[in-house]
Amino acid sequence: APAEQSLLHAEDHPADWLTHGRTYSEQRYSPLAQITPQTISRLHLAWHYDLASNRGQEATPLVKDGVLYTSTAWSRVKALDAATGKVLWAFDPKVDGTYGVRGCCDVVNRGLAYWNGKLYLGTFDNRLIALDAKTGKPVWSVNTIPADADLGKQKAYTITGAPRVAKGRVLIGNGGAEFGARGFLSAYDAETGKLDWRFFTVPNPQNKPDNAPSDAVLMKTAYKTWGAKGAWVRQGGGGTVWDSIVYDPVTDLVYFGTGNGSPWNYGLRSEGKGDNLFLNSIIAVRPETGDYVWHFQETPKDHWDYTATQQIMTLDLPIEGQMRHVIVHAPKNGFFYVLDAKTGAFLSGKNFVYVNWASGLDPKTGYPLFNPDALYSQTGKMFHIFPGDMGAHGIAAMAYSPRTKLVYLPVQQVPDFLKAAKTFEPHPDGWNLGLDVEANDKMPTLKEQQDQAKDLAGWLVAWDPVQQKEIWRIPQPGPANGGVVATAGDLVFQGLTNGFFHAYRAQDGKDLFSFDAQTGIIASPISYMAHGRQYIAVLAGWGGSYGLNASGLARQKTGSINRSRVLAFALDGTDTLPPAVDPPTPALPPPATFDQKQALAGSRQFAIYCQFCHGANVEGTGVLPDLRHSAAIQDKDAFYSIVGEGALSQFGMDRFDKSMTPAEIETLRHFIIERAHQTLPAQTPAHAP
Ligand SMILES: O=C(O)c1cc(C(=O)O)c2c(n1)C(=O)C(=O)c1cc(C(=O)O)[nH]c1-2
Ligand SMILES: [Ca+2]
Repeated sequence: APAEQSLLHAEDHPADWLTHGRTYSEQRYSPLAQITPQTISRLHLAWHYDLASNRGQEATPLVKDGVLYTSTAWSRVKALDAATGKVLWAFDPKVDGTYGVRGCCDVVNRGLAYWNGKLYLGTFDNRLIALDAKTGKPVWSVNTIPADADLGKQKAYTITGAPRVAKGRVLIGNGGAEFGARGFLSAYDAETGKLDWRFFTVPNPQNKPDNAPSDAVLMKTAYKTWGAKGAWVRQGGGGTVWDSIVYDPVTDLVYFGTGNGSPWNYGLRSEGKGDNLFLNSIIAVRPETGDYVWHFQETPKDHWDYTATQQIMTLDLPIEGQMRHVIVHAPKNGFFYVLDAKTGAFLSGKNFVYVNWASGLDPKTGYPLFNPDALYSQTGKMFHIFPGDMGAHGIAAMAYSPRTKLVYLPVQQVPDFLKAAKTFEPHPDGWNLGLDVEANDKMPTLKEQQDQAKDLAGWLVAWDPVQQKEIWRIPQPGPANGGVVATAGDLVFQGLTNGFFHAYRAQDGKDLFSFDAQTGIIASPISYMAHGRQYIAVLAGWGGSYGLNASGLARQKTGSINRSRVLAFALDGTDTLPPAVDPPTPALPPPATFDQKQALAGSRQFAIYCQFCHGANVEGTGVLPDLRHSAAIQDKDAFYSIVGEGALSQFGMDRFDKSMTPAEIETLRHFIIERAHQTLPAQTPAHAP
């Protein structure tokens, strides 16, 4: 089919960006070379397009025949003239605002797929929608969640990832393992939207068949790694396929990465059996049938949210004198893996950042050599873990240049403190990790926070995947930076959370270009050609997991206000951004009083239901309202109408009267007032709304 040919030969369309990682190999390398270290002094903003949203922007746009297609926060879609930024059409799937709380990490969307005149969009409320690429009109729409998945209470599915298309099938998974979810990957007929197959990543809780291609391997191999009881039976086990899905025409296999266990704590999750299949794994299946071919589990005994969902890239590399077709993978756990793409065999693995949960990998099998202290459900003690749950590498795409033979990898350090709960108490509409939430009762002092902040770091690392060795690293102002694109102009482009967009020389990382985007950048750039000019485009807009739940630690002097835009750069560009006007300095905390006992009780409710969006310890990061400044905390009824009854639900603030009693909701108010009194005077000034 012609559609198939165009994606198989995406390499031969240097002007376009036809699929999420540009080609099926997902190397994110553009063969365009107008912009080089020699010409870069002429690089300027060519156009910008303002997005009507103040939530995190993570999409990688697609470009075909002079049109740039992108998804945005809240699963909206824009088609823009790639040379001018003029809007051609827009589509809004109208996701209900109350869905906002069902995702762990902001209402983001990472991109679209294109195939045969249609675009494919996964929505935050789990629809897969085919749009006519010319008009933006829906062609078909399906609900991707099976009928027996209990939505909204114990389990909470969302789609944030980009679909991929292979052999006439649209492939999509979902997120939700922090709440409770059973992961799967579904394949739909690209023309009709009919479900073709669905591969579940963890067993059926009764070890029954699901009438799915995963049945045999789950019942025979995977089930015994879980145990019959354990919290997974109720929670779904996790293993969500929330980001990377790749079709490899060389092996004719589909690879996808699976997420963490649900709940995190395997002592409670699976009766202390930790090597639960297929959590934190790469799985290979046949594109036509979904039949299982191989798997490789990167993080057995997952306790740490060490998802293997990060970008899967295929490469041909000389290994011990022989060319091998391999998968290279840098998951959250901090190790860089090289696997044989056809068999999944472990070829090598090396840590690319400081890790303290394992001392290395078994050189034959790749099985981690665990630090026993990291197995916190077994020790019963708090563990200060590197990397933390954000991972050493998160949603930011990496890129490979065949010219330098290096992988350019956005690396971060955000350590975490983890302590196991003794019993599992699921909270509908809350995160359900099996962790000791009471550890949050003791608020960190300013000094403790400053000590913690010293460990926060981000780097761009150039990694030699053959030698498994770092060639250079550029320190950056902090973690959670955007992804990268590498070009034949020997440049690597990347936006940072502090709101600046950079170009680095591919050979040595020399910083050659910097642009003030006025907001943190967490998305991954692309390069394309329109009317004979090379463009670099990126979505700007602070948010995502770090942007929502990392507390005041994530706030920066620049970048921590969301100004969502599409930015496109070209040689001799003449556009400029309007001056950034910061919101007025927020009012001082209201003179409200609080009761210490109620505040303590409220701290627990806050840790369960609120902190992941509004920031730990009620310290906002700049994306969502900082509740310490909220006028509503002065009035019991006003507060209840928002938190209990959903007065702000259309903006993404769900109602919680089914999760908490009115008395519990009132304890939250006391806690927030207490935090307002105790933290605001001391905190470093930042651009928080
Ligand atoms: O376990 C899951 O189902 C799941 C889903 C998602 C998501 O869909 O965004 C993230 C994560 N986990 C996660 O662990 C994580 O660090 C993360 C970061 C982000 C983001 O968009 O910034 N999403 C997610
Ligand atoms: Ca997760």
